Amino acid sequence: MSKKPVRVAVTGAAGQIGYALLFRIASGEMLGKDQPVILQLLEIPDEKAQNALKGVIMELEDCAFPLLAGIEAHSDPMTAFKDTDYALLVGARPRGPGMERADLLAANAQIFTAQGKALNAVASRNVKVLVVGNPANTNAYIAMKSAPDLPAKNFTAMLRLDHNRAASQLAAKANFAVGDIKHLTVWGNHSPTMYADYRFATVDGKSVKDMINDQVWNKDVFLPTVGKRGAAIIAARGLSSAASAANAAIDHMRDWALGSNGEWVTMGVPSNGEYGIPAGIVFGFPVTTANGEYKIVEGLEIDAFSQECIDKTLAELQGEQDGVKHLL
Ligand SMILES: NC(=O)c1ccc[n+]([C@@H]2O[C@H](COP(=O)([O-])OP(=O)(O)OC[C@H]3O[C@@H](n4cnc5c(N)ncnc54)[C@H](O)[C@@H]3O)[C@@H](O)[C@H]2O)c1
Ligand SMILES: O=C(O)C[C@H](O)C(=O)O
Repeated sequence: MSKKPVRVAVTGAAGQIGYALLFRIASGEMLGKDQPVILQLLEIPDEKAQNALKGVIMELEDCAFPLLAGIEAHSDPMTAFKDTDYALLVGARPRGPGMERADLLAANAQIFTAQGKALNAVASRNVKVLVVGNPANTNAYIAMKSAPDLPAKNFTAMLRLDHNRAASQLAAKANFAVGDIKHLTVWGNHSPTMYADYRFATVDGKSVKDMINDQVWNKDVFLPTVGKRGAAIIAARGLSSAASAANAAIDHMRDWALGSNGEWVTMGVPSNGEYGIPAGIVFGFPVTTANGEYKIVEGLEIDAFSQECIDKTLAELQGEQDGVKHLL
């Protein structure tokens, strides 16, 4: 018997990440090749954006995806999130000319309080939320705080792009197949302060740290390369990463929904106090996933250099989250 369709809401659906994301969700790459989906697409109530969304929907129809059980276009989160099982919050206000970080935080605080409230009011009580729109961790925190009737643990931020970028850099450096790396993680904020940590990573049971054995490369090449990869892509493409971001969103949601088979993946999730991160801060952690739940990997040793990196990214996040407190 075929499965009942699930509802997947995507905001910013006519944007560049949306364009790289929707077709893959509709083809079953996110939730499985046997799982029908209904797409609930949200764009701003602006003629140009709504027209662009219509065009994307025409293309989705023209793919004749067997798993696509319905497509809806919305301009209001209160209708877009109705009964939704999965919500990918991609649409966000980009930084404009002359805009300070605080202005960006405030503009996004409005979007993510409204969307958090709408999820709280109308989404499935088990909705799984992934925030992609930047600043992703703080936007997830805002949405979570605005949805007090939903489990806080269901609000997550995307660190998977950083995780995948780190895996790829390590594979190139130590000459192994990128798919073979295990036990890699990225701590903290989706920003240049994130701390990609390969101290526990292995390939075929061998330590990646031992294979590389170069702390200067770690500090001066690897961490800045991964941390500033988004900016490097903007400089090269004239546009921010979209296909790789969409791919990371698919990886994040697929692993959360279908399980990581014991493997570590990185998710930005609200802390319960693990590793000294204050409760409620949405922080990148190593997690394993099974049966639709994630579990933070606990008990890892944090050496002095790692602690310094974790403290730095935490301080940045606390600054962001303090900056929006009065708006929540
Ligand atoms: N977490 C990550 O790893 C990561 C990676 C890449 C990009 N991003 C971020 O993802 C976001 C989207 O990137 P993009 O390249 O698709 O941008 P884009 O500008 O191409 O598209 C964003 C879309 O969101 C829409 N939008 C804006 N506010 C909205 C709202 N309140 N409700 C619904 N839709 C809204 C816009 O109309 C636009 O169509 C940006 O904030 C970007 O910085 C995050
Ligand atoms: O860096 C950016 O502004 C875009 C995105 O967050 C990225 O990491 O590619």
